Amino acid sequence: MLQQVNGHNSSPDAHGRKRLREDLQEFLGREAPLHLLDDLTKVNPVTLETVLRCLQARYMADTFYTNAGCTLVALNPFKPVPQLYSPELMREYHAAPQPQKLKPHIFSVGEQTYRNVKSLIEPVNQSIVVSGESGAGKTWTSRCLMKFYAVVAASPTSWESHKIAERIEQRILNSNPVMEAFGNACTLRNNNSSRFGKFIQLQLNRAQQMTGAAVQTYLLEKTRVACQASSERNFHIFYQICKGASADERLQWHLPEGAAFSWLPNSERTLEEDCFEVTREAMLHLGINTPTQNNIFKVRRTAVALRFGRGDGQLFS
Ligand SMILES: Nc1ncnc2c1ncn2[C@@H]1O[C@H](COP(=O)(O)OP(=O)(O)OP(=O)(O)O)[C@@H](O)[C@H]1O
Repeated sequence: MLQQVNGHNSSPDAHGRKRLREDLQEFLGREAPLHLLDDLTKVNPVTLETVLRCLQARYMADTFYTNAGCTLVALNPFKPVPQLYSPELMREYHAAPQPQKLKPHIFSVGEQTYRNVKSLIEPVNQSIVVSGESGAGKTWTSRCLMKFYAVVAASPTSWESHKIAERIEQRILNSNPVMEAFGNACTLRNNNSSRFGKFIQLQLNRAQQMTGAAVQTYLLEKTRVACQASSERNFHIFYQICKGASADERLQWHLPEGAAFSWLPNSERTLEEDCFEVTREAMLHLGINTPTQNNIFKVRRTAVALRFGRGDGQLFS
């Protein structure tokens, strides 16, 4: 609710409305381009229109991050912007004397949080809340943060500890494809929508090096296994298995080539998330060996679920 505009009380009288309109016009007609406003707290008057116009101008100028005080607003570019996430840029934010003075970026949030842990005499846990509607870019942002910490929170001196740190980083990053295979699905709004909530904990030692991670998941949308809205799909893993299993595995898992399953709609759509190999490789890096993986994939319940969902309602022998 708008309470104050340029120091004037925004009472709904005619005079107040006139002043607000004038302020709005002055703001929108000013010479300084809107896309240069890197903090929404500088937008004045604060109205839905001025905030959206500012974000729109920044989006048009390929500027996808804007501060709003101590909050960062991230716009989904819906296109690859590799230069925005390069290791060089991560190091620049990490090395900056005052990262908050650099352009708004998720790395700036990551670095400030990292420094908050570092600068305290007794380390205190720090949290970053990533929120937004479906498709806004939460998963992407969390992945960026994990990659950022994998780079900045790993600079041990000895070669041996460097190798250990590298293994931990790889494991942390490899948890993403596995979690996404089992917990993400293609929806109307997002081809790779997380159908669960997660709390990711990154653990640092006293030297602020990453020593491990824990992921707690909750509220998995289990009903999706048996019931999907039209134009949506089941969890990625089912399509990965059906599309990527070898002839031997098909035999073991009772999955005939080309069989159609009513619980796996829209399987003719090919998504980059359909790659079984990526999931298997990531599981291997997480320490889940091939026999254990096979046990997971042939889990009776999975097979039974798929079989019951066969178009004609018949079970395979
Ligand atoms: N910063 C970015 N740069 C490039 N592409 C992005 C970025 N953020 C998001 N995307 C694209 O938008 C898609 C949707 O983003 P993401 O899966 O992170 O949304 P989400 O908020 O986690 O959605 P959900 O709540 O449905 O899981 C991504 O698959 C990616 O293609």
